Amino acid sequence: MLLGCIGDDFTGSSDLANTLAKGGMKTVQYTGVPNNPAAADVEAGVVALKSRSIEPVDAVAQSLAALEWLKNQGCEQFFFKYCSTFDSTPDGNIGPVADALADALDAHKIIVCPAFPGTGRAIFQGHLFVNDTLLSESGMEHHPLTPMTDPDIRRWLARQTSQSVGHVSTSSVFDGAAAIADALEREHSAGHRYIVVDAIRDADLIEIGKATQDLPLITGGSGVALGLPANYADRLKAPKNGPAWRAQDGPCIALSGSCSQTTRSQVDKHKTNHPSIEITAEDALSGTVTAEQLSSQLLDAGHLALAYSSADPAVVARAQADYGRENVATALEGLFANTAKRLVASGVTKLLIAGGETSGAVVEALHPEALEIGPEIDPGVPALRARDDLALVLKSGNFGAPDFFVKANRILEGGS
Ligand SMILES: Nc1ncnc2c1ncn2[C@@H]1O[C@H](COP(=O)(O)OP(=O)(O)OP(=O)(O)O)[C@@H](O)[C@H]1O
Ligand SMILES: O=C(O)[C@@H](O)C(=O)CO
Repeated sequence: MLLGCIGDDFTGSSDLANTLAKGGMKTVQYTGVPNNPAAADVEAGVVALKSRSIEPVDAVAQSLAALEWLKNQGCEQFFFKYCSTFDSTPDGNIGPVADALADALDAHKIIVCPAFPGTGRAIFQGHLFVNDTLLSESGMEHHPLTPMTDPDIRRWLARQTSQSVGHVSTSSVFDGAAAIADALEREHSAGHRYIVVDAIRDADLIEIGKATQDLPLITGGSGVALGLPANYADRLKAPKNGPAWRAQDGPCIALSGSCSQTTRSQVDKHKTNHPSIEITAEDALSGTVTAEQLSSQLLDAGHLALAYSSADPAVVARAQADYGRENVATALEGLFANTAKRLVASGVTKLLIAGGETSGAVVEALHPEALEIGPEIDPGVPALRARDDLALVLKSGNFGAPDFFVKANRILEGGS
């Protein structure tokens, strides 16, 4: 294995794996830290953790265990992948995990770059934009677990680490890899261990990839991975187009715990012509709806039925105020995870999951050791094969076309 990646959630990890696979690296996504060595032909390994919203000390421990496993697979460079909207709180977990990885790798010049222009995330003057709005006005300020209320990534990261945070602006980035490398060195010499790097176009990310090829640790969104496969070009053995996707037939069910604006629109659209079941926080907490009931209702409802708890920010805020954020998340994620297990046991062969935390809970419950990366459904969302008879799609909250669920099923079935 050449490149070792640690993703702080499952959808984000499949987003990263998608980018690396498209770049020509034989890439596998692992569910947590594997117990066994990787297959010999894997060139990039992505260890998916559910560490974005857990206690910082646990996120650090899991990330260090992932790093250890990746080191044992022979990786030469390591990538800590977080969300392109920098999802974190003032306590973490990006800062604490990056600090621990940096210390373990003795890394002292570390880029911080969540940009993903393909989905509208750009960093300019150290500030993160989602399309034409600042992060803190993009809807992310209402995120149920990691409300992003400050668009200045330098300032937000500085709250999570005692290390100094510097910046490389577009004036260097636009001048290409050599200028970026010089600017990184200047910031490093000025005493900054972390360096937020502006990027507004894919071309910027390609140059950033070249400029960072000798750094032991890179941190960022999946966008940065656009530039990494080229650094290994002469050593890659994987066929450029990767193995063909084996079309998956059989029943498909969608589960959505994502409350993002994008997912809510996708849910609303899907509801107009497919069977749909809404789950409230109260349903999950009180046990009024159990996994047994929900799975049989979904199976009765049939192909492309959807169960969702996706709700607008006011509803989420009320549930969290009434019952506690953790309690609600645990109850809903547990309900979706147990429902998914029952669905698969009953013969469902395609599961579409919306939301990173929700996907993490479901995939941990299904526990496939490794996920093979298939074709891209929408930017940042690949088809995944968990088993011979089970295909998954893990959709990040903010990603996907308006008809995402229908489109995902079509692509899993071998369509376009
Ligand atoms: N109706 C609801 N009320 C309160 N909390 C909810 C509700 N529905 C979902 N949640 C919780 O909100 C969180 C949503 O996080 P999740 O990561 O699944 O989606 P997301 O943040 O939109 O996706 P991503 O992280 O990929 O951007 C989960 O913990 C989920 O259980
Ligand atoms: O970077 C993103 O936006 C996604 O890969 C993600 O991490 C969402 O959970």
